[in-house]
Amino acid sequence: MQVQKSDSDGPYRLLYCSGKGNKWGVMQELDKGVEPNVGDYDRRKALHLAACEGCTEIVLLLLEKGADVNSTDRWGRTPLSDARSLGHLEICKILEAHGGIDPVGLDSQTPCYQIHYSEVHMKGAILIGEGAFGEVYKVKWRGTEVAAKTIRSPIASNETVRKAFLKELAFWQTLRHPNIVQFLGVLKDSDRLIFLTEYLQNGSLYDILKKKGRLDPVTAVSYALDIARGMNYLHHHKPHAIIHRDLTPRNVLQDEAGRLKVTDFGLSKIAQEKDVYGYKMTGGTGSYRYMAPEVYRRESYGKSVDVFSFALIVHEMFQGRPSNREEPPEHVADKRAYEDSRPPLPSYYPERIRVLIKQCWHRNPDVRPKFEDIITELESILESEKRKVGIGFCHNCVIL
Ligand SMILES: Nc1ncnc2c1ncn2[C@@H]1O[C@H](COP(=O)(O)OP(=O)(O)OP(=O)(O)O)[C@@H](O)[C@H]1O
Repeated sequence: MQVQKSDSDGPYRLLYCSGKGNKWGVMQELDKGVEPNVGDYDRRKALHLAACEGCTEIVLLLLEKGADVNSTDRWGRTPLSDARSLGHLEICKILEAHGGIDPVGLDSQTPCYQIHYSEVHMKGAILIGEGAFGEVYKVKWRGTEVAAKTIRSPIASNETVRKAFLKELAFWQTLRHPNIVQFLGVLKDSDRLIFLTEYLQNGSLYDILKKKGRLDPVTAVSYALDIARGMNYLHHHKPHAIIHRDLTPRNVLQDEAGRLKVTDFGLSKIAQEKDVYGYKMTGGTGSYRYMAPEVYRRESYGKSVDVFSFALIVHEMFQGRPSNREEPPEHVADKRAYEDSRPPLPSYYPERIRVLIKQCWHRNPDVRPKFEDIITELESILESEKRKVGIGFCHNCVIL
């Protein structure tokens, strides 16, 4: 079992506070002796996160405390690359004044970072999955394994849809968060539409649950926290919140460090426009199982549709498989929307998780909590579940 460190632990808190603009928290961590250049698994440092989120005060503080202005993340981006692509001009000036450079050199006029076809070894591509839009391959780009997502030609050859896709991808390109799958660029000189994202070798949460079944509470709550943090970032995106609309276990991937990352946000919106553009999605996406009642009823909806889907994912992690697996997904969504039916919550679910799930899948979208409140509650639940494991462990030791 892989138990993750929480953001309240050591260096992770410095990163978390830096991205949140929490100056007091950053000072507290630095005063404790946390090194300003510690990075997460993607080698993203506090300065990257502060530059990304436009936290000018934190950028100044970190530079003053010795943060490396040109530290690069796993994709070769410096804090200046991030500040530039997100249009934080004041921060760009500060970083440049400290000797900051931008090796990626993304042209802000180019909607999507273009990767030349010859840079990618498509011949050695290994098929890793297939979704509604097309196949996903593992390929090598500049010596790194990445995922190449291909968009089927009936979709990609439609100019209107292609533009809509590129617009969504350009949007995705601006996002940087440890719990969001990193977009890398679109392949240039390709008659198909192919884009690259980071490759997550452990596959999706769907694969994990299929293999392992029910997760122990500490792992399930750690995973839930990862998803909630990624979603909270999307919901707080400026100037417009990003609603995922298709949050499912298949759209949550795991990196080799065990961290979960959310992917494919926004793309489902294009898929829903199939009637307008005259193409048909292939295969069942399974999304009906996670669909909020108001979406199914075609009412107006907001961010809380993602909270509803989140509740079902958390439920599934404790149960080990989707509820009503035998029933067609559309029937399940129909019963949820018109009969207020919800999966059972047996007594082995920790009491506080049961309460949280019930709030999150509440029929009234306004009553569902926001991800920031969910994170606070999950952090506290995680601490208490860890304490329980600690006690259980000693008990077992005595038995042995
Ligand atoms: N970045 C990635 N790294 C590793 N595996 C991936 C990556 N992206 C996708 N996959 C794998 O490929 C499969 C297909 O992904 P894709 O996003 O195309 O469809 P999906 O999310 O499964 O379904 P849908 O398109 O209906 O939402 C995923 O289930 C996952 O196993």
